[in-house]
Amino acid sequence: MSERARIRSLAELGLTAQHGAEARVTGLAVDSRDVKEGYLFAALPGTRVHGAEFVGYALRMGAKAVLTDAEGARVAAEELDKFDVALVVTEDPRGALAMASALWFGSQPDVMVAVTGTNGKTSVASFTRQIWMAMGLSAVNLGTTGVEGAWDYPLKHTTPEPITLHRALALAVDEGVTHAAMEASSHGLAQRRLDGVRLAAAGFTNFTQDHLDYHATFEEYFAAKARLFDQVLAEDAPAVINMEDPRGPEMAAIAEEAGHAVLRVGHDEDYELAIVGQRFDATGQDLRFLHEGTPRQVRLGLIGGFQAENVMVAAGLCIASGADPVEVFNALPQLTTVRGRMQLAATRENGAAVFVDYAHTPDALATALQALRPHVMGRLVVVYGAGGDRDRGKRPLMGEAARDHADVRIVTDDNPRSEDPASIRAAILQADGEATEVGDRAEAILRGVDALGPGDALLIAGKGHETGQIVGDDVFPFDDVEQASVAVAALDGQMT
Ligand SMILES: CC(=O)N[C@H]1[C@@H](OP(=O)(O)OP(=O)(O)OC[C@H]2O[C@@H](n3ccc(=O)[nH]c3=O)[C@H](O)[C@@H]2O)O[C@H](CO)[C@@H](O)[C@@H]1O[C@H](C)C(=O)N[C@@H](C)C(=O)N[C@H](CCC(=O)O)C(=O)O
Ligand SMILES: Nc1ncnc2c1ncn2[C@@H]1O[C@H](COP(=O)(O)OP(=O)(O)OP(=O)(O)O)[C@@H](O)[C@H]1O
Ligand SMILES: N[C@H](CCC[C@H](N)C(=O)O)C(=O)O
Ligand SMILES: [Mg+2]
Repeated sequence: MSERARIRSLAELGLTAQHGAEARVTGLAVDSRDVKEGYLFAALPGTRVHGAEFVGYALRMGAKAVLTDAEGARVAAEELDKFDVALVVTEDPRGALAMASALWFGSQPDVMVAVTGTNGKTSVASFTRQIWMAMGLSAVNLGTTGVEGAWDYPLKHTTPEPITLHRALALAVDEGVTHAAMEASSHGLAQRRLDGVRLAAAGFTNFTQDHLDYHATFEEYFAAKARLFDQVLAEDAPAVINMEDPRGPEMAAIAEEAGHAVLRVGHDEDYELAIVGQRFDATGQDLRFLHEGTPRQVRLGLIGGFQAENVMVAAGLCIASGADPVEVFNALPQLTTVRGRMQLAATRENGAAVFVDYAHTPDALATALQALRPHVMGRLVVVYGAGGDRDRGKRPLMGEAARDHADVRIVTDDNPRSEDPASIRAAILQADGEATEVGDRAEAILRGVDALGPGDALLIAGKGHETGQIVGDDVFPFDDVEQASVAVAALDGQMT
């Protein structure tokens, strides 16, 4: 796919400029610093500043068209007057950019599904892709961990802005990818980033507190997630809903109201995919479930009861988007854990296990700890913290979750970003006063591993697959999985 060779008119991109002006554009940019000769610059209202502030710069870089809202047109009026430029003004420039990006790049995998929810998106997207691949299909998942599967490609965001998203999808098609499962973050949904994606089905995992730094209220956050079902998903496409979440039935009602068939996942025998039995052991679980009333049993090499819900949502998405249910269920024993999600990172000589998990919300931390219990005979130790420049309200709630569900707790640093790490720890310690405070994450992990006796387990929570620690503007190499091995080697005298 040669982006450079392509030139499209505004009409071909579904855009209409003021006064009937037409322009042929050579590319799209959402950041003025990315504009090149002939580009369309989308000047979007931002959280910090209106993109229209940068219209002058974009025009000097050669932009031939500007897409913005009424306020943007007002802000940039003076600059716009100085250039011969096609101006597109719409109430919803983010939505228009999403559609224009889809048309610009022109292709997306034949079968695409999306999953939203506070926790479990990456896991469900990966499981969906793994099922498709086990069925012999060329598939990828796309989100927090980049594009993975039949084709790999790095991404900076869980749901990238539409230009990056559609570039990735078109490149995937060029690589022969026919199936893609993507994560729909609440930011992505609120900012219309995936409105141009053609979805065959969409899924919902759960809804709990996170991102209240961005969304004004809990309900606004829920409404952002609901957009996937009441606005993004095409009417004839099914929704797969985890009914075990307290907000699941409400999301199912929203989906039904919007005309979608709903495939329900949960523990009630009436649901289309019903979990009716789980037996846990040190390496995974046996799962018994009903598919439209027919019983089945599979072995999952996955730790944590909630992973069965994620697996069922993934299986539901594959079925809802056209896969044969029997082929889907036959693939389940092959599923492997997603990097940094309940991942067995190291084992001590005395048999004690060290797990790394990405739990960085109160609910995820409580869920991860509770999920480990049935796999562990002894005490549960946790090393955890909270990220800086993110929802402050969740810090004491994470403290409560650890206090209530772990026997031994060590509070440490996550990614402090621009904040004072000691004050983040203090906010957590307010709720978990008996925890030990060890700011240095490597030392905290060493102390956690040192505390393990036979039958105990350690959960290192918060950073999962991340390979760096963000302190101020610096990113220092740091990998929880690696540190777990280093700590075990240091204490037991060998690498695991
Ligand atoms: C908070 C947030 O979502 N911000 C997104 C938003 O930018 P903004 O509204 O903050 O932008 P701003 O700084 O006010 O600037 C306004 C506009 O001016 C433009 N600009 C700015 C400077 C300049 O020199 N020239 C220029 O053109 C910006 O590109 C932007 O379009 O719109 C931009 C363009 O679409 C996004 O790139 C940007 O994502 C930033 C990078 C970001 O960090 N987002 C994170 C929080 C995010 O989206 N995370 C989610 C959720 C992850 C999860 O679930 O945990 C994700 O999907 O990754
Ligand atoms: N179904 C679930 N219910 C509750 N907690 C879960 C569930 N699935 C995963 N988690 C917890 O959430 C953490 C993050 O999981 P995952 O990366 O799959 O979620 P995500 O929604 O993609 O997160 P992000 O918004 O950061 O991209 C896991 O490490 C686990 O602790
Ligand atoms: N996508 C999430 C990841 C958080 C990961 C955690 N390690 C942190 O830094 O808070 C966010 O940006 O809120
Ligand atoms: Mg994710």
